[in-house]
Amino acid sequence: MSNRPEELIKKIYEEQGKINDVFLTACGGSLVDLYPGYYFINSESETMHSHWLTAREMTVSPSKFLKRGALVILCSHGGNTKETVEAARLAKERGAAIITMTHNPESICAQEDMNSVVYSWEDDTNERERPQGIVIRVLNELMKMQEPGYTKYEAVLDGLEKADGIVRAAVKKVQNRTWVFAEKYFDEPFLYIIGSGASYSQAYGFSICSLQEMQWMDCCYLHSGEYFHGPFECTDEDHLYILLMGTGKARVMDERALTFLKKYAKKYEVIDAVELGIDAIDESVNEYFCPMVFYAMTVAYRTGLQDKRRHPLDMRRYMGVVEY
Ligand SMILES: O=P(O)(O)OC[C@H]1O[C@](O)(CO)[C@@H](O)[C@@H]1O
Repeated sequence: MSNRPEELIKKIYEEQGKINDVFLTACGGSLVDLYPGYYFINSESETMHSHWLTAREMTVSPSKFLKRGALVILCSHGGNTKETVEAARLAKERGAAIITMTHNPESICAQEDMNSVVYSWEDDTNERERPQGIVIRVLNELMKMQEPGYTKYEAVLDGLEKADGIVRAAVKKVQNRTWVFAEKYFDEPFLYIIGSGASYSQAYGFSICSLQEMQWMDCCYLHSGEYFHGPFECTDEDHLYILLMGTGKARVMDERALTFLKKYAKKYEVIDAVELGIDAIDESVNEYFCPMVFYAMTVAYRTGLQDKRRHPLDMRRYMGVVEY
């Protein structure tokens, strides 16, 4: 059973009353998509605290704030991931409200008591109907209901209308660059992916899902601010960096990383959301939409690598193959 996100959060708000804590939890790629919502609440809310954590961590070490007055947003693409299902059950037991997103209408996460939003995941699915868009839709409504001083509601709605067009244009724009990147770097022994703000999630996802899981490439993700607190000592002309440059207040950290890379590195790829058109969305909120653009970039770059490296994106040796 699927719910409309806006109606679901209204129903929850009527039942629960004031929300004090928003938890966002899942595993892997689904967890990545929840981070912008965490960042949004952390930046915008005057009445709520947000928490972003792995589903397993939520159950092995539950927060004292996981109780009535908490909203837990979960995502599981396949809908049956054990850790995520257990996190949803624990949240309900503790009296928290849950919203569960899944692509699989037959899954545990789509059952009636899961308050599910079943999303489509086709090439032409609009960004506002994908998990990152659904989370922002839910939280934008929640902010409007709970915080009379919230002024960004309309700007976010406008962003949700524009995001899909921006993402599609950006994918066309970088197509050639992804091929050139793959030609140059297909055999690279190690990569660093750097980002910050809401887009830090996409540095994480680019690394753990697109390159480690799907290409078996050694790499790690870095926060642009943290780059200067240790990792920059590895910088030289041999190491390869991909820098995701977002917008908003966090951008200064990405700019600082770029300045350093220009001076001391030789191999770096800059993916800049501004150059890719994100500023068509109001600047007060466009940072929350950069991760949609960056996710599409990870797909474009990993596809370029797949083709050049002849390593299918779907090939696994452990995940879903052996016991773990
Ligand atoms: O979104 P689901 O179905 O819970 O699956 C999570 C799994 O899928 C991935 O996101 C992608 O394969 C993994 O990172 C993770 O183990």
